Formats: sequence, structure tokens, C-alpha cells
Amino acid sequence: MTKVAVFGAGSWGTAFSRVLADAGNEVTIWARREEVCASINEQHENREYFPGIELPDTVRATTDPGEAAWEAEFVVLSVPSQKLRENLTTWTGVLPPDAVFVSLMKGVELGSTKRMSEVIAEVTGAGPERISVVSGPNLAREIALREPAASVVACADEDVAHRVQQLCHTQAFRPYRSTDVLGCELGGAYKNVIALCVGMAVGLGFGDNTTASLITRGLAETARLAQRLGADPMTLMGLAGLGDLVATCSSPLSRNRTFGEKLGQGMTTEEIIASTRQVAEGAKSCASIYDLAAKHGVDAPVAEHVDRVVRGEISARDMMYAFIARDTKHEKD
Ligand SMILES: NC(=O)C1=CN([C@@H]2O[C@H](COP(=O)(O)OP(=O)(O)OC[C@H]3O[C@@H](n4cnc5c(N)ncnc54)[C@H](O)[C@@H]3O)[C@@H](O)[C@H]2O)C=CC1
Ligand SMILES: O=C(CO)COP(=O)(O)O
Repeated sequence: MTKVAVFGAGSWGTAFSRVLADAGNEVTIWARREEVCASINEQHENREYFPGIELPDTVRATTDPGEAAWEAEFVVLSVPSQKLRENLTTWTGVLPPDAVFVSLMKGVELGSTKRMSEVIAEVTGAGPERISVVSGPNLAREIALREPAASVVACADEDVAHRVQQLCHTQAFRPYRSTDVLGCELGGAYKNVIALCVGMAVGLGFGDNTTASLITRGLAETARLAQRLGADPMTLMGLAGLGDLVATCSSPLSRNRTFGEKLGQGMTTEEIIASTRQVAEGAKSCASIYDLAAKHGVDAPVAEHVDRVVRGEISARDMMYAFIARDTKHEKD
């Protein structure tokens, strides 16, 4: 059995652990909280995130990072993006030197505007052949329930992408392979910002014309930045781009869409954050993605306006009409 460490016992870390176990691996989850760890080891379920969904015996948990990482061939990372750097820095001493990293995270770091694979490389010194990402339309609850879904495993080294693909291919989970790490990561992070925006439209009571317009122009914006940074534009038409965007913008399970809906209904960012424990990555990544786009001279009205709403500078309604009032242009621009 292949040993896999999963750092992060939230929704996605837990659901993906079930996928890994279903694929025949031995999984040790690092959980931050003792009670989450105990429920996985004693009740074989993560009571906080997925009560009633049984985890196989091959999934164990620990609060000790060294124990989680012990002899692991793969190290899966699934903590909130803005918390990766500080956590990973404390774990470097216990991580096996040859392990392949698998990032499940969909965000861009504030300040540095780095993608998660870049943070991993910087903190651990791992080369691109040891850093992979998994990204696609994978709402954690549906994956935990073994509903059929596809995803993308990307690594600069296609052989490594192939290994990670084998690691998580199950009867319900179908990973495709890619070498476009940048495109997959940007697609995953940007769709959260677009889902926030779509959620705001829903919260304001607007219908399908509005949401379809936002999804389509949001995808155009994502592809524009991705292409400028060197990604393959076709990645954005695939599962890690359009696929994830459709899932996240359509689903009431999405934390980002739900966050946006609450903003559209008039709640403030502070009120929404206080009302949930779960991470809505887009609420932070809107600022870092806008910074990244600005740095590269790319027009990013969705990221820019969502950031302004999240900061409380403009209302969600004003944002919607500000989009419409922008100067007319060619659709391809
Ligand atoms: N939930 C989903 O459906 C999916 C989530 N993702 C991505 O996976 C990543 C993780 O998200 P989720 O598991 O959904 O989030 P979550 O909010 O469900 O869980 C986050 C986990 O990180 C832990 N955590 C929170 N603050 C921390 C800190 N300061 N230090 C260490 N650990 C901390 C929490 O205790 C929890 O175990 C995010 O980047 C998200 O965008 C990707 C695909 C699907
Ligand atoms: O990334 C996701 C689905 O692929 C989950 O989206 P949320 O973080 O908005 O719940």
C-alpha cells in the first residue's frame, strides 16, 4: 500500500482522503484539532464536516505532523491558501525529502500574489517534478458521497502527473492528466472569485441572464490573465476552468457562491465570516488576483469589483451596474 499524508482535515482534505483510500492507499490525515482527529480514529467519520459519512479503516488521523508524514510517498496539502506558508514552514523538518506534493488548494497568496505551487516550491525547495495540483469540479460533499466526477492532476513532469493520477483514480473519481500547473491553479482560484460575483447576483434576486453573463465574462477574464502568464488557454476550457466554474457557480454547496449570496442580500464581510467556520477562498483571492492582473497589465474588472464589494467600498448592486456601464469593446478583448 502507498502511504499518503493529507495535511488538513477540512471538507476537501477529508473527502479526498476517502478517494485516496478507495484507490487502495493508506492515508494519515493531519488534523489541527484533537476532536476532529478523535472522531476520525474512533468513529471513522469526520463528525464536524461530514457526519454520517463513513471513512475506511485505512484512513487514520493524528495531530502530530511528523506522524502524518512518516514514510509518506505523497504529501497532500489542503489547508486555507492564506495559511499554507506559515503551516508548511513549521512542517518542513518532518517531510520526507523525496515525497511528491499534491496541492488541493484553490487560492493565490495575498501580498506575494504567488500560487500555491509557488509557495510550496519556495518553502520546501522542491523542484517542479515534485509538485502537483488537483483541480476540477469537485464539491467536497459530492465527492465524499462517491458521486461520479472528473478532475485534473497537473505536474510539470507528466510521469509524476501519471503517478498522482493512479493514486486517486477510483470507481467514482476520474482524474485527467495535464502539465499545465499554472492554468489549473489559476482556473481554480479565479472561479472562486467569479462564484462570489454570481452569488451576489443570486442574492440580489437577478436571474439566469445575469449569472450566465458573469460566468462567461469571468471565464474570459481568467483566460486573459492565464494566457498572459503563460498558461495554455485550452486548460481554461477544461475541467479545471469551465468545469469547476460551472459547478461552483451553480451549486448551493459552494461556500464562495453562498458567501456572495449573503453579500448580495446585504450582509457585511465581517458578519459573513463570523457566521461560518469554513473557508471561502475567493474573499481573499479577489485582492491577490487583482494585484497579479494589475502587475501584468491585464484588465480584470470582475476581480477588481468583487474585491471592492468584499471590502465594503461599493454595494453588490452598484457593482453589477458598474460592469454594464463600462466602455463598450470587442468581445475578444
Ligand atoms: N470544499 C471543497 O469542496 C473544495 C475545496 N477546495 C480547496 O481546498 C482547500 C481547503 O478547503 P476546505 O477543506 O474546503 O476548507 P475547510 O474550511 O473545510 O477546512 C480547512 C481546514 O484547514 C484547517 N485550518 C483552518 N485554519 C488553519 C490554520 N490557520 N492552520 C492550519 N489549518 C487551518 C481547518 O481546521 C480545516 O481542517 C481550499 O483551498 C479550497 O479552495 C478544493 C476543491 C473542493
Ligand atoms: O472548489 C470547489 C469545487 O470544485 C469548492 O468550492 P467552494 O470552496 O466555493 O465550496
